[in-house]
Amino acid sequence: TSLRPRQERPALQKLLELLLPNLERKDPRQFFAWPVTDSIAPGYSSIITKPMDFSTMKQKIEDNQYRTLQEFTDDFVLMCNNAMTYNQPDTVYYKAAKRLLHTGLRTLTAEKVRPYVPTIS
Ligand SMILES: CC(=O)c1cc(-c2ccccn2)c2ncccn12
Repeated sequence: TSLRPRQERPALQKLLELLLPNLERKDPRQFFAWPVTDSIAPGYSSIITKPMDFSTMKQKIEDNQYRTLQEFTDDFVLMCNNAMTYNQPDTVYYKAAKRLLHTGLRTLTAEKVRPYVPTIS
């Protein structure tokens, strides 16, 4: 529950520290490794209101900012959807995001991952 003090969620933090590299390996060209800058993507910060990338997700894990697996999954989906919003469908970035979204969600929703998540968040 949200009343639970932060330090009492080691199981979730350890799970996320295991899941993140698994997801990052699905992005071998590291398109999603770092925040997208306006210099590499003109107008990006005007179009994408909630940017997200793997380095930010890693920092949020270390800062204990994820209370549930769902919050972590939501950031992953946001990151992929941002790329499919800014980039046109015929670009490498859009195609990489679409593939990453589907293969990543398969990992995050796998039966073997679910038992490690406490039923109460
Ligand atoms: C994720 C994304 O939208 C993205 C990553 C990159 C990117 C990521 C690493 C190196 C070079 N480009 C990018 N470049 C242009 C337009 C969009 N992007």
